[in-house]
Amino acid sequence: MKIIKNFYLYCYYVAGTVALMTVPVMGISPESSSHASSIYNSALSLGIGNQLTNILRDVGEDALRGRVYLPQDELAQYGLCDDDVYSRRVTDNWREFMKGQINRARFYFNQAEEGASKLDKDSRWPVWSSLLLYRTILDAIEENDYDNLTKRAYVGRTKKLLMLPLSYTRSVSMSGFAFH
Ligand SMILES: CC(C)=CCC/C(C)=C/CC/C(C)=C/CC/C(C)=C/COP(=O)(O)OP(=O)(O)O
Repeated sequence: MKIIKNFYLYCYYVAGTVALMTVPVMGISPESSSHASSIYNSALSLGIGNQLTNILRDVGEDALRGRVYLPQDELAQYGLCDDDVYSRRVTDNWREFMKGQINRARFYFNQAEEGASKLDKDSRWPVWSSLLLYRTILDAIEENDYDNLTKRAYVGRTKKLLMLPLSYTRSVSMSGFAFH
């Protein structure tokens, strides 16, 4: 089996590619004056942001199955290795590692925002919803004081429901026409 060493590349293969394929399916707004490449770039960012978040949320349960999807080189930068993940102990090093990864995921979600408003009108609400909902998983990890080793970051039903009108507002208020 080929071991992919680069975390970004892994996320690109498993989610970025899917994100790129969705753009022609969802369509770009005829009102958008942006170059298509910037919209593909935003889509790619959403795929990467989602995948990173998914990996961060599932670290604990993946470890119970004997799996670590986190990159060795980035763990090592914080003095961590696979055994620290399997031990499921939340140390200061772990918290610092997680802060960096959460910032990174937020960076990709922010990049995705611009393109989400330039998709065809009918596609904007579901895309904004998935963006805002998935991003709240990062907040939930923070609220658990970065313990994603023994706790699952959980976003409650009420919060999820409240996200829907918020995403709707975002999807109609930031039209592709107004933003370049
Ligand atoms: C923003 C613009 C311009 C377009 C949108 C582009 C889209 C739709 C991007 C999303 C791409 C995507 C589907 C990414 C994968 C998301 C993800 C983390 C899936 C995880 O799947 P599982 O691993 O099956 O989930 P569970 O761990 O919950 O089972």
